[in-house]
Amino acid sequence: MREVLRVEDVHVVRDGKPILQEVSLTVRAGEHWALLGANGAGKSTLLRLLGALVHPTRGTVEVLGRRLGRVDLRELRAQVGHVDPRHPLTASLRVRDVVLTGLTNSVAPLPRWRPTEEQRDRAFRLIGILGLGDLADARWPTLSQGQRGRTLIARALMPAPRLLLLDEPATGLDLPGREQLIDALDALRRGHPTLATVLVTHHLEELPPGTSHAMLLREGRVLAQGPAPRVLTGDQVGKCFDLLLVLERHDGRWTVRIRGRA
Ligand SMILES: Nc1ncnc2c1ncn2[C@@H]1O[C@H](COP(=O)(O)OP(=O)(O)OP(=O)(O)O)[C@@H](O)[C@H]1O
Repeated sequence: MREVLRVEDVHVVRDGKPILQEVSLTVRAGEHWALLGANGAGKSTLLRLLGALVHPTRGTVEVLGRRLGRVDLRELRAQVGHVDPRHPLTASLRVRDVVLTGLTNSVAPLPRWRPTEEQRDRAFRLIGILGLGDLADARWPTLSQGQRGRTLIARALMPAPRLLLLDEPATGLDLPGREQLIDALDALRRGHPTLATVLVTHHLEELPPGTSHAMLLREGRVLAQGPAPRVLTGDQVGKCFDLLLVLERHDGRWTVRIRGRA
């Protein structure tokens, strides 16, 4: 399968402090990565690199075959779906209009921009896939956190990106909300077999069954990476969080039990 992301020996230093060190990663079309690590491990910083939001201090990052530093970051960014739970929208937009802003890569609709019939149809299709069919006309301030999260995923998918980045998409969701999100992500992956995703989380319980690969980050370094069944073991995830863990997988989903401190 085609490469969507290639990170080679990347270092990120901020205020003289190393935040990422010797990080390498290749993500191919159709792969679904989980990026795990304790608070401050560097997950969001790596996701921001993958989303062409920042440059590495050293090393190379290729997003959709284009090397950061050689291309216009803004243009590249528009081709990557990035779901940020801190989306700065405050206006009272309807769900369908929020989803359409994914095409203009803006928080609010641009003044003279009008979607085509085809674009409107695509927005409704995505709203349906994300389980929001009944809420297409609902307004942003009236949505629950889970409904907002799914709206933002539909928004990120509007330009048909080959890469979708999700930063802790289940934060703040109740159990039904989390399960709806996981179902929606799996439906999405089945419907778009070449889409690649990278999902940042602290909680293994939040990983969709379709998760194919995982990377464990610890203090800015890669502790383990590769196919999910090989990486997501009690031993390795335990090392990542300094805990003794028992990790089990049933019907594609993971559960964790803590046995003590490592
Ligand atoms: N611009 C910056 N300047 C200085 N330090 C920074 C900057 N951005 C991030 N850091 C530091 O880098 C480390 C990694 O941050 P990052 O947000 O990538 O971690 P994370 O794994 O996503 O954490 P969390 O799970 O808490 O969201 C943290 O110690 C953070 O304080």
